[in-house]
Amino acid sequence: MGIQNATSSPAPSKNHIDGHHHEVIPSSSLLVVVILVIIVILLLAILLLTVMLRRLQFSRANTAASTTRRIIADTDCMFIARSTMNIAPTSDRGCLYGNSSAGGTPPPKGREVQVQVQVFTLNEAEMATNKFSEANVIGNGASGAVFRGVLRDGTVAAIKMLRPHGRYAERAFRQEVDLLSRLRSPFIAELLGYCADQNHRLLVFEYMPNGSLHKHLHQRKTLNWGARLKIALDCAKALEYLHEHNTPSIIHRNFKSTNILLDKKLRPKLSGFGLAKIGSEKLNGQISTRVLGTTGYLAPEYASTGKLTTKSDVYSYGVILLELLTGRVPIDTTRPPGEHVLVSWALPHLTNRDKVVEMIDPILQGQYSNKDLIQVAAIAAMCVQAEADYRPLITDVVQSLMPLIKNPTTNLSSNSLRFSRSPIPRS
Ligand SMILES: Nc1ncnc2c1ncn2[C@@H]1O[C@H](COP(=O)(O)OP(=O)(O)OP(=O)(O)O)[C@@H](O)[C@H]1O
Repeated sequence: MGIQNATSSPAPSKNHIDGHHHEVIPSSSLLVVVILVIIVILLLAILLLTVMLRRLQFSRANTAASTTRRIIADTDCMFIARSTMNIAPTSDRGCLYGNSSAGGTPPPKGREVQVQVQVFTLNEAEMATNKFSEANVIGNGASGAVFRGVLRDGTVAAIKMLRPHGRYAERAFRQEVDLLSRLRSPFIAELLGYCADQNHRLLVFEYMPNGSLHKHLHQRKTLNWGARLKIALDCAKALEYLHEHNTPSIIHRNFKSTNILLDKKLRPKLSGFGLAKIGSEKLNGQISTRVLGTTGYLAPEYASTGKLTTKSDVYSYGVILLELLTGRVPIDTTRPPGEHVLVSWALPHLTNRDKVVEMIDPILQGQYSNKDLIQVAAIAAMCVQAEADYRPLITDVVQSLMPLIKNPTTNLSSNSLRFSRSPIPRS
């Protein structure tokens, strides 16, 4: 029957070729299949792209973190080395570290302070400074221009745009961000945030409306004796905080009058931490390093051998004291021979009671007592001694200056009062 049926079946159609049987597929079904295949391929491609992008981001983040670790190793920085930060370019405003510490509290020895530092985009910095307009330039340092800017929340800030000098600039930038993110003192200009967008490196600081000590001493020439003494004391406290309240000590390495900024009450804060170094816990805190800094402020042993200690900062501090006393810049080749280098010219005057009055800034006439002048001159003389070991500790300088300040109430919150040591003997 079946055979019959088979033989009686109609003649093979055009779909029966070489004995193979093919179903008829309607063209609409074929279209659906093709579309489905295309959709699957597209989905797979999107998935693959997402995975690849994620991997790329992850490897960038790792590179940034490992660069920071390399820099930390380069700076012999045990203090910093307890954590790393990631400065991968980002468009997020965020925070590197957890809780903000109360302003003015020094970090307890051996413990890390965690401070909020904002991350800004280039766009935000451009908006704050009106696209870095000339009109907003408030300073021009060796490492770049500084702009006044208003941040989104209304805060006025000083935005330092670092020149793209290559590897060293990158290192200084990361060092400054990493260090300042951990330091809080009323005597240090606060880092509000940074921007590492594409090739741009910006540091965002609290704005110091009175500019630098350099400008006040050598251009405006308006600071009176009382203001200069307070500035001298607060600058010593800034160094005391770095040297004595951090373990290992931090050596500023670029202590100079353009890095001392004045707030609206002419109280100073230290800035310019791009060259700062962490002292070694061995070798009396001494480290050997490249000689960097500013001519006229460099301690002689550091300038000639590269051996750096906290006493190098004490020498630079002595030069600042001389600037405050005399109103002269550290190097001035327009002066008569023998007076070009402030330290060499001033030293013989400093220890001579009759001569010391001759070197004082003429605009200070009648503002100081001879007793106070002799005391400050004696401190300056000790700080700029050629022999580093004979220079005082900065904490001793703080203790010696404190009794000279007529209105000490504003200094009651200082570190020095809480970490006092015996003063150096009065001369
Ligand atoms: N936070 C700030 N507030 C107000 N003015 C500032 C601030 N930071 C810097 N300036 C001004 O910009 C000038 C240059 O600052 P910068 O930090 O570049 O100092 P510099 O010591 O001249 O350079 P560098 O540190 O690169 O050697 C300062 O002398 C000061 O007048």
